[in-house]
Amino acid sequence: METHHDGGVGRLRTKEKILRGAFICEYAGELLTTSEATRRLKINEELGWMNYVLVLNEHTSEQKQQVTIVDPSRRGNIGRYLNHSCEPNCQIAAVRIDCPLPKIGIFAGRDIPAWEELCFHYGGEGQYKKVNNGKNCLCAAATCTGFMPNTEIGE
Ligand SMILES: C[S@@+](CC[C@H](N)C(=O)[O-])C[C@H]1O[C@@H](n2cnc3c(N)ncnc32)[C@H](O)[C@@H]1O
Repeated sequence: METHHDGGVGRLRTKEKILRGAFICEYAGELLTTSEATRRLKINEELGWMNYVLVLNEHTSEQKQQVTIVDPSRRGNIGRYLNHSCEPNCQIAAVRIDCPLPKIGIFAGRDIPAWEELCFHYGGEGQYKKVNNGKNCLCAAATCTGFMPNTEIGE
């Protein structure tokens, strides 16, 4: 599928219609330990660098939690250009193929017309804590909370 990235404002748009449920791309990047992710998040914060670290918290049936942390800032793909939206048109999901470590897949949450921006909710389904971390959300959705979800590791 063809996509277009607006360099200036940093938005990823699809050039063609995408049907609900379709696989869009992987959120590809380096797999980090929690300590390395904490270190990089601190550096990003201190230096005002854009943060690409994605934390996926999965709750298993045994009340355990698996945390997968991906950082595409050094090595990755176009998945890194999807912004957060409070009313997203994409969803992320853990995908395992012959390996306990998941890949993070980005899928269309509904039919998406050509030239619409692709975005997902950075807080994840049911994991989003409505805490104002001081970063304003610019998604402009009707139900926008006004602030970005926190990046939480291991909670
Ligand atoms: C994975 S990157 C998304 C792509 C990024 N806009 C770019 O140009 O490379 C995540 C960063 O984009 C910015 N961002 C994403 N969604 C946003 C939103 N809804 N409001 C404000 N900034 C956002 C934040 O700086 C965030 O740390």
